[in-house]
Amino acid sequence: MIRTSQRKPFRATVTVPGDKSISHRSIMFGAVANGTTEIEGFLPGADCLSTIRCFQQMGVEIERLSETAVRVRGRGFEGLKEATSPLDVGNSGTTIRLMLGILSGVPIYSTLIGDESIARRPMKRVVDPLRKMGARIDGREEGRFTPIGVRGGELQGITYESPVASAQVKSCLLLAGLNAEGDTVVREPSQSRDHTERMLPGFGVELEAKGTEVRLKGGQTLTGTKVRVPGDISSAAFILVAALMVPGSRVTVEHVGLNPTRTGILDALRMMGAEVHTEITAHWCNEPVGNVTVSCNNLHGVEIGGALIPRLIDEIPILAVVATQAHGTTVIKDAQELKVKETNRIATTAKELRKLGASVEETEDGLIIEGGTQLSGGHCHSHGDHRIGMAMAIAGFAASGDVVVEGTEAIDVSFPGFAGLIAQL
Ligand SMILES: O=C(O)C1=C[C@@H](OP(=O)(O)O)[C@@H](O)[C@H](O)C1
Ligand SMILES: C=C(OP(=O)(O)O)C(=O)O
Repeated sequence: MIRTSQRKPFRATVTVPGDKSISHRSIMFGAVANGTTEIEGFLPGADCLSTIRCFQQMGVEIERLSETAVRVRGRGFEGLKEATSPLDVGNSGTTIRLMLGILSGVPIYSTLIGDESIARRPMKRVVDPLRKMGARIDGREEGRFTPIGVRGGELQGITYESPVASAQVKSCLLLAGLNAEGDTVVREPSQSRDHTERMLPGFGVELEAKGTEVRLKGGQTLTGTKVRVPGDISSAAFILVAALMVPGSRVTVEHVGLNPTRTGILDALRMMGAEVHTEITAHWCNEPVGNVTVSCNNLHGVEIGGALIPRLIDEIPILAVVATQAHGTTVIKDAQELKVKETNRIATTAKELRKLGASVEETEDGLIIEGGTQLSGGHCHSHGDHRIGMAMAIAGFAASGDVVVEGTEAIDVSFPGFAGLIAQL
């Protein structure tokens, strides 16, 4: 449980835990690489720990040197051994979808399971194209949902026009493509996060990425490397919004990833009238890293949609929270993907914000929020969704009474230490 209440203006400089997308990929790429991969700044969140456990079950030596330092001793794709029990991805969509790509091209049998939320999330988006490549996959409802079984084997490269802008679909197919015969090309309707394309070359993979198209040749091997993981901008978003909820506040988040495919939230906050200052100070594994400072002005409602959506997809619950404090109406559209996240985030965001007196309407593809509301105290629930739990805790920063959020153990999925950090603000 987390309890928050109205805050006095604050100034703070903080860091946030490592990027979840990059942490998952560092383990997976390291696990199928030849040689040692040393990871620094790893996110010790439940999702990334699920990824570690799955590869350990397949015989990969992975050592936690400290909370945030990990050593992976890969022995190539052929080093993956059949696990004696199902691979449990827990709550992690990234783990299951990227792993399906890897496992489709490796000659072992695997069963993949996860928690109740994973059991509701669609796998057809990766299973269909993987089958086109020749993968042998079956599962509940013909492979639409977990449990899913995959018997890896020979694959053929394909050209795939993805109907959704999804980095999980794109990355899954690229990882399968590494073991396929011929080229694999993935095109998407607008650009999703490009960490896979940025990181694979560091492991010695050659690929061509041009905007919404990525191409790679099959039959490539990976070589272990060093990875330094930046702070997660998706986690930083909660801290940045916390400052915007309390007029007169200012917060800086240091050493955070500023990859432009992830900084849609900063663009959205600027559009709303926030003062957002970014400074790139370094590049770690081909990813821009730096500091972000935000301070509060009068915010106003905006319309958010189109190509901006994939660049801030995980930040929409917290964006909805800040929209309750902006003058005028905020319309979020083209965000139907939210329905297939850990929860239906259109529904859970609206339901929880209404408990605090916000005026929020659900639409087919997003939310309409009437701003300028004095939020009240109330009892909220995460619904087992880390981002909903954190969003509601931050909503309390502008509420007239106490906001109590239940189900906050889910927050460990992506942001261990969240409660302690916000208590210090
Ligand atoms: O590739 C990744 O690391 C992720 C991609 C996104 O999902 P989709 O690919 O389903 O949009 C995002 O929501 C998720 O938190 C992490
Ligand atoms: C959607 C998310 O993650 P995943 O798809 O990996 O479960 C998230 O972290 O918000």
